[in-house]
Amino acid sequence: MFEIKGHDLYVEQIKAVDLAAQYGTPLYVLSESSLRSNLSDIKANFMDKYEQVQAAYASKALLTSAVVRIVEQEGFHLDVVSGGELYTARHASFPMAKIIFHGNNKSDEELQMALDYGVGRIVVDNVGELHRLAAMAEKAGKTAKILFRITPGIKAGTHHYIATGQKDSKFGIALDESIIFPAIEFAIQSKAIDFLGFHFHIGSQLFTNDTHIAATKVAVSLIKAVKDRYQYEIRELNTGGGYGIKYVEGDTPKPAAYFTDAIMESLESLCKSEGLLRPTVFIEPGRSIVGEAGITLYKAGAIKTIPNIRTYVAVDGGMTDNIRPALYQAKYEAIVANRADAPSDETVTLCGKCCESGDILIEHIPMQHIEAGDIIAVFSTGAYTYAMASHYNKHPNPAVVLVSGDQSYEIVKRETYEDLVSKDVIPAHLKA
Ligand SMILES: Cc1ncc(COP(=O)(O)O)c(C=O)c1O
Ligand SMILES: N[C@@H](CCCC[NH3+])C(=O)O
Repeated sequence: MFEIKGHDLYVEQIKAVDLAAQYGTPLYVLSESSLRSNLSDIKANFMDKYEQVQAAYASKALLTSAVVRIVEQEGFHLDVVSGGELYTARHASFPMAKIIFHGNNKSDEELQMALDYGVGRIVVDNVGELHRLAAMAEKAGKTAKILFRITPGIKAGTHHYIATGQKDSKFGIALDESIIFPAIEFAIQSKAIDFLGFHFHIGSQLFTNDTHIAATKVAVSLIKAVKDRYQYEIRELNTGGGYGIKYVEGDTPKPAAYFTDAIMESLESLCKSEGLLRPTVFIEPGRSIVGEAGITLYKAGAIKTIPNIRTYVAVDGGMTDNIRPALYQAKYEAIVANRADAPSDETVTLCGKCCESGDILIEHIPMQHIEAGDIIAVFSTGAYTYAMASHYNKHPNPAVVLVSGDQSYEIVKRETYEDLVSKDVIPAHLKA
């Protein structure tokens, strides 16, 4: 859905430079057909392939009301992780029964919101939350459907900031007997709780399925222990997301089925050998659904050559619209969208315009010759960019544009300077 034709990079049927001219830069651009094809791939190779399975989209990767509509049309559940994400989902008329509500520190207000909205599943992250939720549900005369997020004690091979399955993690309930079993017992006995099962998410941007398989094994042992101790059948197992994507040459992403087939195969054989009913299986990828469906367009500005050292090309965005290089040393690829067919024979460092030396988007990248005013396209920026944007240095957030064939739609408007001060209040004694 991103193609070079002639001198130009196209997003579906529209030239990237035309999008930049129409909507301004920096600009997040999302290809609708690419997004839908990632969703359809999971539908065909997981949802339609196996019985009793469901897929959710992890909305933290990229959440806008239009994206919610697409995800719903494609038959997915939605993972939300805060009151704000939940509110956005409801604002876009997403069915609340298909919401999976996460969060390692849900407030009473957020739990109440989930109960009032009637969300389908609450993934309880700690024992305190379990007790608070049970009391609130009882008071409201409701039954909360829950899963426990467990920490399986599996270390995923990824940047340590996005590894979540190891024992020392802020996420999930530890599997120590003295912690997990009293919680399970409470959940089984509580009238206000319908205890469905377990959830794990071991980490993000993974290229191998071994840690998903290992975590599945841990989950099955727990399911077996619950059956043996309490004669209670676990009905659901949510195996999280984490499927890696291609950011740069050398990344080796696998299709979703590489992960889901392995999970299903190991789960089915383990359940069989343990004499357990196979629970309904959920997955909840985020990055692999939207990551490669998005690019960011910037305009090149200041170009500074330091002889014998390097050339900096500054673009009109940076760490405010993509924090990932600064936060995780994430790598990206880019081209000059209006000279896309030219040879990449100049090595530059693409930097942003924030007042930080660490505001580097891509270091030492071979690119086409760049002049001020050129449009630079950075690839694979659909996930965790707009979602993690900030206003540092009072840069307004860019617009998000959805491209469908030869049509484009501004699905999130560009922020204005007025937006930036719209929440400021000047107390009377400070007024001029
Ligand atoms: C609970 C949970 N589910 C799903 C995801 C989605 O992960 P990814 O975008 O790597 O698929 C995350 C984020 O890492 C998560 O914390
Ligand atoms: N924000 C992270 C991934 C999300 C981790 C959530 N548990 C990234 O950009 O890679």
